[in-house]
Amino acid sequence: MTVERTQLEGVLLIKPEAFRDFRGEYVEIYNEELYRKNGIEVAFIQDDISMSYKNVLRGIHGDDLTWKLISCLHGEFYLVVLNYDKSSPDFGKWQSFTLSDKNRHQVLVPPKFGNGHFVLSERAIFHYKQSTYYDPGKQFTVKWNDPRFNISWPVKDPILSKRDELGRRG
Ligand SMILES: Cc1cn([C@H]2C[C@H](O)[C@@H](COP(=O)(O)OP(=O)(O)O[C@H]3O[C@H](C)C(=O)[C@H](O)[C@H]3O)O2)c(=O)[nH]c1=O
Repeated sequence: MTVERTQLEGVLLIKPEAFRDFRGEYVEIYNEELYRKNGIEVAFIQDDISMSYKNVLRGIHGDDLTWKLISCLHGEFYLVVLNYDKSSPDFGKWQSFTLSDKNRHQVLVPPKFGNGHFVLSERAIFHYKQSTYYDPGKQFTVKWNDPRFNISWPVKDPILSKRDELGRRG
């Protein structure tokens, strides 16, 4: 595996090793000892997946406590990670990544960063390990096209939940 720093302080791009043969492929998408040795010393306690159809955009969501290790189990999506730490000089800085079941890339997202993903394939399965238990009341929501951040997306009119359309819950 390789672990690379990104343009965002604390956000890492991880490239696990994929073992391919005539049957298909095998990938370790998490191994506590190996990931700790590579500087990922987060105690993950919950795994989630969401399956989304083409043109769905989920996010931008985050909170002040949770670390997330994001993988793409099936298909392909465009992922945006945004520094939403209002006390940070890098507040509003963002970076995009394309994760797929071909490149098997992963992204480590620290607390106070938001993430949003837009599905490029017919279907995509978004997986993440997280370091806290789900608490919707603690999450923040940022509109995918918030004019403050000028985020580039490969879409003009994505499919959104009501929350993501409003940029807030309720
Ligand atoms: C996040 C989460 C959701 N749920 C249930 C609660 C809702 O009835 C349903 C859909 O939840 P939500 O509409 O918040 O899902 P997304 O809009 O995809 O948002 C989630 O996925 C984006 C990409 C994030 O990174 C956020 O962490 C998370 O908010 O799943 C749970 O039971 N456990 C959970 O940890």
